[in-house]
Amino acid sequence: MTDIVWHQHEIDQAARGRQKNQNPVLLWFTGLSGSGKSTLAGALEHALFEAGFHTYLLDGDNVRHGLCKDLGFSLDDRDENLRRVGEVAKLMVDAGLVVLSAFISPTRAERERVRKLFPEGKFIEVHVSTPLSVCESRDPKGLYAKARKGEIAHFTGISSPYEDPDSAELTIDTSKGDLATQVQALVDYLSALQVIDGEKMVAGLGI
Ligand SMILES: Nc1ncnc2c1ncn2[C@@H]1O[C@H](COP(=O)(O)OS(=O)(=O)O)[C@@H](OP(=O)(O)O)[C@H]1O
Ligand SMILES: Nc1ncnc2c1ncn2[C@@H]1O[C@H](COP(=O)(O)OP(=O)(O)O)[C@@H](O)[C@H]1O
Repeated sequence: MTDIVWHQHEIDQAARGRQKNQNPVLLWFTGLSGSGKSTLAGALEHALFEAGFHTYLLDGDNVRHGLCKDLGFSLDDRDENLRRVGEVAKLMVDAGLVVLSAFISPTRAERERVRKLFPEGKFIEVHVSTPLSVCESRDPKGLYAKARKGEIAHFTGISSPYEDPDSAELTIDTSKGDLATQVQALVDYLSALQVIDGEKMVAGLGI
């Protein structure tokens, strides 16, 4: 790597963010399968998009159809999945976007590795802390039932670990309260950090 030198381009992240009237960040949703990561991230993205902000949502199920389709669910493969996603998210934040990601990201070490790619304040960890019992009762894809029968190996929460974050910026349990209130809490957080101008948010959040 010593023969490769970083090229500092003239248009930087701050300039791209200014052009979009926002402060680019990565919102990293982590939690068990069925905890509500995609729903929460999708509803937040919808509300931000409706208000004219520039966003992109990276979702585990979708990324595994393309960029990471060669990877499975061993701990090594999950590490590589999240390494790639972290690097892609970094490029997208650099492009001036408010990036949302929804990956189980089961270990603290993986999440801390992604956090370290960003300056302080640019990586916002959202722990979707819905209990395993609720996720399992929802089972929208029937995966928990298959995992209990031993038909899926290394299933998070059943036969593969999930480590709760101890330094998440926000924690949301989707078995309590309603989606609009949860999205409002995220919007309030982003407004307080001046990631977005909260005054621009549409009443009712478009949910
Ligand atoms: N073994 C096993 N364990 C957990 N999840 C599994 C597994 N096999 C398939 N799936 C489906 O894959 C989705 C999780 O992919 P991720 O890329 O988010 O996982 S990880 O962050 O690399 O751990 C996950 O999606 P979500 O339910 O949206 O979380 C599952 O639908
Ligand atoms: N905020 C919420 N409040 C109530 N139920 C929710 C909420 N978010 C998701 N759910 C329920 O949980 C199921 C799984 O949500 P999903 O977003 O697909 O989870 P994940 O992306 O973490 O796997 C959904 O089908 C829905 O029934």
